[in-house]
Amino acid sequence: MKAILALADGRVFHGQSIGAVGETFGEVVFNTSMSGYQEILTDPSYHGEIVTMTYPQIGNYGVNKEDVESDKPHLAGFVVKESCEFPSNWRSELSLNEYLQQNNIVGIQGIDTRALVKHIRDHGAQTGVISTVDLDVDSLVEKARKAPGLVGRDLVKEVTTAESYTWTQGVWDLEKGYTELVEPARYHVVAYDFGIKRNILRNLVSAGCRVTVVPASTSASDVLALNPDGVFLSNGPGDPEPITYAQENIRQLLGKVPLFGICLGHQLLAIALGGTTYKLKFGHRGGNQPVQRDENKRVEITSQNHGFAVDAQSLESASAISHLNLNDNTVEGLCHSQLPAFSVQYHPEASPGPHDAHYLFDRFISLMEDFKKNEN
Ligand SMILES: NC(=O)CC[C@H](N)C(=O)O
Repeated sequence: MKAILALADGRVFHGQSIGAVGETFGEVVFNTSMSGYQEILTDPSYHGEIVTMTYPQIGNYGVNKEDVESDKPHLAGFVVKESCEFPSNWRSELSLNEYLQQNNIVGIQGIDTRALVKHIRDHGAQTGVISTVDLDVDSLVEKARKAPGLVGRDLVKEVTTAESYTWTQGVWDLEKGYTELVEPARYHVVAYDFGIKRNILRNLVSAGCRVTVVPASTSASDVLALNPDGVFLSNGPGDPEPITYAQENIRQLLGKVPLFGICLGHQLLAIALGGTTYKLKFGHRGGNQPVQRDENKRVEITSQNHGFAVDAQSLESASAISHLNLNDNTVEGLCHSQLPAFSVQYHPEASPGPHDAHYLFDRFISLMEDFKKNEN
């Protein structure tokens, strides 16, 4: 079946349908990871985005029930050069195409993804539409132009949990599968769910934490009433600026409890500290972004997925920039000089990607430990 991808600036790609039949809108972005497509599909941070994979064949190791970052795929649409029809892996249960169909995700294959990525790099990420039902190019470009962009929208409320819950699953072990929390847990962490990835929760559990996940709008006083040793600020979709309720809650928590933020959580912490964010031309999405840690000048290769960034000029001196992206010198991490709060723009939990930055979970543990000691 035919499918068309049309961008708001008029660029059009003709290909074949994969996944569900229908029409979908979103910001068209690209991810350079060679594997990990299942984790990318189920990362709630991609809500509202049509994701293009630059690796030419996607789906070759199939899909299973375990490698998921949330309960379902969240992205708005999926673009690949070639979707593999015959996956080969002992853990595979479904093909990529079947998985997309079952989860009602509209996708397109057979287009020149290199040309699409070059176009996005030159002209910027922008709204697009994939359709299998309307094949009129002019009508599709018009629809893409009229569709809402990411800026100014609260997408967090569309992906956050409705109820709080306790998380006890730890990281994956090749022999045992997912591990479980070893009781008694050393720390209690309350995690704000702005669109949280499960591998962050698993890493917290494996570091010795019992985790209570709470809805994005939970007040600071309700969080403190749970008596946490630390509060985690999660990743999540869209623009951080309109998420004012989270910024206010973070402001109230600052100094009262150790804080650790990842990605959207980092951006929200920066805003709570008086900073501002802006939209990058085409974002950082992939598993090979070089980041330099100011403390020891060491470089770590990181997993990233973000379209917005913290403006370095907007930060007060109290919130020191702890990490920088070596490709474009954008802010990749913050560390408050007096208060127990730090954050990174990238993903130490990988899933998918390298594990160079795993030490950040240990840093959160030390911060909670020191805070506890100073309190007593
Ligand atoms: N992974 C994330 O948390 C992404 C943060 C934010 N939505 C951005 O695109 O910049």
